[in-house]
Amino acid sequence: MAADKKRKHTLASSFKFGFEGIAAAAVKERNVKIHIAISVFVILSGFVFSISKYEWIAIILSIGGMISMEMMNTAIERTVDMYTKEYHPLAKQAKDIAAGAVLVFAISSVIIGFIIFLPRLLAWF
Ligand SMILES: Nc1ncnc2c1ncn2[C@@H]1O[C@H](COP(=O)(O)OP(=O)(O)OP(=O)(O)O)[C@@H](O)[C@H]1O
Repeated sequence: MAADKKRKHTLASSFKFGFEGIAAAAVKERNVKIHIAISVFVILSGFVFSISKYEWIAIILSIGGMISMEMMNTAIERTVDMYTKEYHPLAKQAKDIAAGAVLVFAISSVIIGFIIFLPRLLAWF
């Protein structure tokens, strides 16, 4: 029966699979690499401008959400590609909607970045 065949994994192995996923995305996905590079820059800027605790919370949520969103987009792309290499309108919708989700999060992250850093940058010059 299907339920009997279902494999059980320990919590430790589930974490291991998760870390393997992070490593695969960080090594293979250009967009994830770009997000990691931008995140390092934003974190350094946070220290340079001594941002507040609540601003750090907004930045951490934005960075974590952005990288997670990009990884989900990659997972959807991989799943669609595994299912079909042929043109299919639903494959296009799946990929475009996933890409749109990344874009929505990216726009809100950029707005958060502007709210936090723009006044400080303006005060600097
Ligand atoms: N099987 C398919 N059927 C229909 N349209 C597709 C299919 N595969 C891809 N597309 C269209 O082509 C676009 C680009 O697809 P692709 O798989 O190269 O993703 P991408 O967004 O360029 O990926 P990456 O994030 O790796 O740059 C998709 O957003 C989608 O509109």
